Amino acid sequence: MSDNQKKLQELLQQLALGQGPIKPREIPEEPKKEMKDYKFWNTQPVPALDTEISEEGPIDSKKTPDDIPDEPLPMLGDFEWCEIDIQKENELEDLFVLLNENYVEDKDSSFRFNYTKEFFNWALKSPGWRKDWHVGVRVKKTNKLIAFISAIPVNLRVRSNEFKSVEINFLCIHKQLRAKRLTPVLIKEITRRVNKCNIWQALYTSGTILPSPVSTPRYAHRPINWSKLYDVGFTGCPIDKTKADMLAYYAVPSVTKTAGLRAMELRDVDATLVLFNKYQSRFDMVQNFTKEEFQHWFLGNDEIHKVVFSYVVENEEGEITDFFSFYSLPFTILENAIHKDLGIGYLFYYASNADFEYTDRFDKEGTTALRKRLDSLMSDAVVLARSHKMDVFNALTSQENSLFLEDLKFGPGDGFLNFYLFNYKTMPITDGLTEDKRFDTEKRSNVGVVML
Ligand SMILES: CCCCCCCCCCCCCC(=O)SCCNC(=O)CCNC(=O)[C@H](O)C(C)(C)COP(=O)(O)OP(=O)(O)OC[C@H]1O[C@@H](n2cnc3c(N)ncnc32)[C@H](O)[C@@H]1OP(=O)(O)O
Repeated sequence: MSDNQKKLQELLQQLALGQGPIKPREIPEEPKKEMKDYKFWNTQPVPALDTEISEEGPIDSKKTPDDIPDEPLPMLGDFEWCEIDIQKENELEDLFVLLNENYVEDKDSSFRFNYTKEFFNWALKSPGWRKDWHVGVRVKKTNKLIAFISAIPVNLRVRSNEFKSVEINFLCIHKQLRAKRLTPVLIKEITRRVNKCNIWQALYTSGTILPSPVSTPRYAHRPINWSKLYDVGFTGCPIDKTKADMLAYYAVPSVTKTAGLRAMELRDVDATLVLFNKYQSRFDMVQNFTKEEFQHWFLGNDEIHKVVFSYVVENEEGEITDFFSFYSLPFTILENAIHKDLGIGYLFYYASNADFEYTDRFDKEGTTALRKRLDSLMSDAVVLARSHKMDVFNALTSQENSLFLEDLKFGPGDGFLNFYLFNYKTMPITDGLTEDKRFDTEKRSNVGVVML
């Protein structure tokens, strides 16, 4: 493996993207930190590792917003709290620089997430967003942004309980300020701000093991532009195969095949939301979308282009029978003579009525019907992702994804994504994986929420 290939592989592993291996392989077990060593998490309302949960619900439910301090937590000497106004060009720029240079570790800065203004308008300005939930820390003297954490409001359902919550994302600390216990301060401050709004639960994901994962699906990757992925070191060529073999194996059809498939439009929102809600009811952990949220997340607006791509299938009677979406978060490749960027597509939400006539989600016939439809829809999603310049298509083993991943040549990646709930204990939720971490086409997953 070349140095460049190795470096990219390391980087992609940190991003939980893996290198898109062709065959499942052994996953090294992460050395387990003991509960007593989680000095911060030990003090938070989260279940301890390996505790069995018999009753689901909030852990600490005694507080009211009046019990919560009005003032921010004290910040360490040379630093100060700030809010990032992403409507302002210069503040958005500060956030790009922080995340681009520190969100992923790449010593030589050869590869970077190509975060765009559009991406943040989409990810951080969903309905109900608040500027004071875009929390930064700056160096007092220089005004340099050195840390960030964000929250957006969401309505969650975990099994039969619905509650107001937030999603926490984009936690980042400048590389030179790591291991200084700044993370607990950021988390406590965002918690304070969210609690002040009478919200007591949060959903977040991380590649790191913390107390305690609710579910841990695995990443899977479907190469689209195999030769480019090979050139930049995203994937290798198995010894017993030629490049031509690989190109043939990963060839993507030139046109979509599902009859009635078209881009989703504003006029589709009502019908698609009805279909979507019905479909999502099968899962144990979902985000419930209002119409306004649905429109934001799947259609964007004038400020959001080329970030999210949504499609519907309309049958001859004019009914919306299926829907799928994916989003784009490309890499910039620096210092590569041939390739300047790597297009990365992520499967987002989808729905289909293919098995609606079966009341049992696991009915054999219903499953066959759904699998067949998802194979067709997701194969089209890959075709469309390619038309939007995506070189690889990523999905987790959450939702019903395990049904189609192998059929459509997604390879299991090295990355796993842990889902966490703050101040809410729940029994484990299936992750779409068998004991030996292969795609589980039988039990599938009960995670119906997708985090960016
Ligand atoms: C009701 C509302 C509630 C709202 C809040 C809900 C909770 C939200 C939780 C946040 C969800 C974020 C979702 C995302 O955005 S996940 C993405 C996280 N970001 C990155 O991976 C970017 C690159 N890395 C970094 O910037 C730093 O390495 C980070 C910031 C990750 C840690 O910086 P650093 O390495 O300098 O550490 P420290 O000395 O400051 O602090 C050490 C303590 O921090 C605990 N730690 C380490 N990593 C994470 C992590 N990813 N989530 C939660 N805790 C984490 C660690 O176990 C230790 O605690 P304990 O072991 O002693 O107990």
